[in-house]
Formats: sequence, structure tokens, C-alpha cells
Amino acid sequence: MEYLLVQDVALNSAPSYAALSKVQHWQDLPQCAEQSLVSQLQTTLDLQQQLNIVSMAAGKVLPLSSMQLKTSVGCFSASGSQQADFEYRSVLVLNQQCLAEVTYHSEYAFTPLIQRELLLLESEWLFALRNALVVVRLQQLAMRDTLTGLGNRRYFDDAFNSATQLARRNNSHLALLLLDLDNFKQVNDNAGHAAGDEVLLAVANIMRDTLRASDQLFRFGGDEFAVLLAGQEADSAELVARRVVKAINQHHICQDYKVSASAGLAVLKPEQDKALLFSAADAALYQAKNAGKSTVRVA
Ligand SMILES: Nc1nc2c(ncn2[C@@H]2O[C@H](COP(=O)(O)OP(=O)(O)OP(=O)(O)O)[C@@H](O)[C@H]2O)c(=O)[nH]1
Repeated sequence: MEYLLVQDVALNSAPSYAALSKVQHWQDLPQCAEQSLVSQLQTTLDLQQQLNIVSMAAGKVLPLSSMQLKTSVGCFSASGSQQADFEYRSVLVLNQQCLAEVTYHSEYAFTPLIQRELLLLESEWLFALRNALVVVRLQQLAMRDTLTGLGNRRYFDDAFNSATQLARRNNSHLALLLLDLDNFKQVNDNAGHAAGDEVLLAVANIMRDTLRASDQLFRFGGDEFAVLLAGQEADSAELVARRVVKAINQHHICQDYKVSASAGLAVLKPEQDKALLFSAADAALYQAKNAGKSTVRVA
């Protein structure tokens, strides 16, 4: 039996945008049949789509140049947003809980009457916005490692599956880097668990800083990390792997605690399945450990 994945819980199959008048203030968005704002918002749990819907409705109150939404899970801009002279900010609160801050820009002034009308629109958004935020938060809890914020093992399994399928379909390159810290246990044993956590956090940040935003980073738990390098990055995967290991080994926190990193790298070969790619990277990591640690081995 297949269960619905949390990341699939988005009622957004049919695109739907607000259209309370015939005038469109936002390019790129199609007109659709008249529907109440609340019912349009109920069609999606995607924050960007909700913002686009509300921005269409707000644009009928006052021609807007931009609308931005700032939440604890990220910032979003309505399609086609541009800066303008007049700015108006509003905080969206539901049951004494601050959900988000909205910033509007327009060439026209936000008079008290306009502000009141925007407030009415915002009040229609509150429940849909709260629901969307809960879904994103659940996705984060299900997919993220709580200590480092990197993807967790469950996230890796999904991403690894998609990445191998995509690489095979597009005949593009994919590399898997498995990384394990050396002598990490003694940090916990000698300096305590909090010091161990500090090292793990530092390593996660070093990896974020060293790798590109398009590279996918994961912590499997303990002191094990994984990186998926796709496309051009996969071509220079060995260089990337050596750069990451060097950056970890040279970092002052790792040096203070005498921790280093070993890594195993494997590049997807034609006809290879994901299980074989994983075991090749794992075997390379094992070789790196056996070769005296603090180094990289390529499968
Ligand atoms: N501080 C901290 N420690 C953790 C966490 N998760 C696992 N550990 C510890 O990480 C250690 C991992 O063990 P090993 O991989 O054998 O340690 P190691 O000394 O790096 O071993 P080598 O890889 O052979 O060098 C164990 O002591 C775990 O208790 C965590 O979230 N925080």
C-alpha cells in the first residue's frame, strides 16, 4: 500500500487565481471564473500560490507594484513584483499568533480606507495561511535533521531516488559523496554531548559554505553526511569532495577537537542502479577510513 507523502499534501493540481474584477494588476497570471477569495485560497496549500491569489484581490483594492510575504518558513514575492514609492506593512495575526508580515508597494498612497479594505482581505486569508504554514512546518519536521537543518535520511532516500531517475532519463551526470567524521566519538566522551553537537553544526555549516546551493546536503544521523552532486558539479565531483574534506579538516573547531573527515565518492555509471551507486560510495568511504582517515577515495 502506498501512503501519501507529506510533501505531496498540496491541493494545487488546478491553478486558480483571484479575479474579483476584469482589471489585472499582475501580469503572468491567467484570469479565471469569479470565486470568493476564501474558496480560491482553499484550493492550495502552497504559500506562493496563496500570495499570488491574494495579490490579485489586493490589486483590485489599489493598483499594486509588489506584494511580499515574510514567514518563519521563508519569504515570498507575488509574481511580477517591483518596488514603488508608497509602502504599507501589515502583520497577520490569528488567535494571538503572528503568522506573517505582508509588505505592499504601490504608486498610490495607502489611505486609511484602502488600509481597511486590505485588512478585510487579509482576514479572509488567515485560516488558509495558517494551514499552509502548518503543512510546510510538518514537511520540515519530517524531512529535516533537527540539529543541523540539513535534509534527513528520509529526505535523502526520496531525493536520491528522484536524482538517479532524472540522471538516467536525461543522460546527465550524478555523483554521491558519503562523508563520515573521524574520531568524533572522543569529542562526546571527552568534552560532552554539547561539544559534539557544536562540531556537527560547524561541519554542516562548512559544507553549506563550501558547496553550491544546487548541491543537496543531508545528515543521516550521528556523524554521517551525504551530498548529491548533479549536472556540471558531478563532473568535478572529486575536486568538490577534496575541497569539502579539506575545509572540514582545516576548520578551527575541528582542529580544536582533533576531528577530521573521510569521504567516499561514486559517480553514477550507465546501467547502474541507485543501490549499486550507494554501495560503491560506501565502499569508497570504507577504503578512506582504512587508508588512515582524513582523506577521500573514489569508487
Ligand atoms: N553530540 C552528538 N553525538 C552524536 C549524535 N548522534 C550520534 N552521536 C554520536 O556519534 C558517535 C559516532 O560514532 P563513531 O562514528 O563510531 O565515532 P568516530 O569516533 O567518528 O569513529 P570513526 O569514524 O571510526 O573515526 C557516537 O558516539 C554517537 O553517540 C548527535 O546528534 N550529537
